[in-house]
Amino acid sequence: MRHDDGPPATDQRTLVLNPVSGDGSHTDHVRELADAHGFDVRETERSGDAIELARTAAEEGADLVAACGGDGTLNEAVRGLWNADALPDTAFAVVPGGTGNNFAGNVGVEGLDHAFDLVETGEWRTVDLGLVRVDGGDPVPFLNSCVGGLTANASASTSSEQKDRFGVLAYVFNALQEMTAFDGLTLDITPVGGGEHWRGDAACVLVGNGRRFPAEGGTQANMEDGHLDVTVVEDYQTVDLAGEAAVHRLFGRETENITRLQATALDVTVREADPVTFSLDGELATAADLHVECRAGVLRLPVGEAYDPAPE
Ligand SMILES: Nc1ncnc2c1ncn2[C@@H]1O[C@H](COP(=O)(O)OP(=O)(O)OP(=O)(O)O)[C@@H](O)[C@H]1O
Repeated sequence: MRHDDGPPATDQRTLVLNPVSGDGSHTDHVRELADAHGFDVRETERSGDAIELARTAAEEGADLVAACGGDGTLNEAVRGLWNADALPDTAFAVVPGGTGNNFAGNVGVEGLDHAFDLVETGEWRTVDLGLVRVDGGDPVPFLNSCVGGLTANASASTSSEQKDRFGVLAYVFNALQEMTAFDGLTLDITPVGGGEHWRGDAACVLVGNGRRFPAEGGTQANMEDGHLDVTVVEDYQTVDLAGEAAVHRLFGRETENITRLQATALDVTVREADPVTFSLDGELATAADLHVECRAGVLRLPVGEAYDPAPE
């Protein structure tokens, strides 16, 4: 089924712009493009601003809110739309102004000009959103992935060049390399509404909405199936994590260190004395208990030609 019914008729367009994401060189050009396409531009000044700017824009009647930045900025803007209860009536658009631009890649948005072209003439689709409730708090959306079980040091030792190349996996590799002996976390993973309960020692659990973690093939997940792709990394110590081929060794079929499942919702409980670090679209926080779910058909946005509604 084609979800494309053309661009939404938008009277009020707002762009939330992070002027310092990536190397900051996008700002002037994005302002010009935004102006040419009828967007009112609101710039962030600090971390967290995109949440409030997007929320206010929706509450003031914007029917299209675009966000320009990396995954962190996109996440914040969607969080604002979610908090305003504005989805999916308020359309969203991705303008890649970050370093890795992982989510933009997953929806086929290839650059700044392309992003604005897609708003006018692209295919519009309605995709799923991940939601996570941290330690019983309010649900927080994620676009790409929620990865639990990292070490706090993983963030300090992850270079921006690594992040650019591997996205969230850069954190995962650094976290694994910092564990000297296998001191994996004891985790309980319970799919809600059926499915096999998993309990054991794991290094980390990767939950993908827009992003999946295959050994081969593309990293874009099916974002329209109402499911999250869950990958549990168990005994990774047999895996040599050095170099580019590490992704294949870690996630490859030939290794027995991976459990995969699909779920519409799951509970992840950390059976450890201390909370663990987790990443939400690349931004780090701590938690002992995560309830993760997929909210089907919540985010309406234009996608590029490379977007595949049903990847193999
Ligand atoms: N004006 C600002 N000054 C400083 N930091 C900001 C400002 N606006 C937003 N931020 C923060 O900057 C960070 C930028 O992250 P973001 O993920 O958008 O870009 P990136 O890290 O360059 O790219 P990517 O995630 O694609 O690798 C976010 O944590 C955001 O909260």
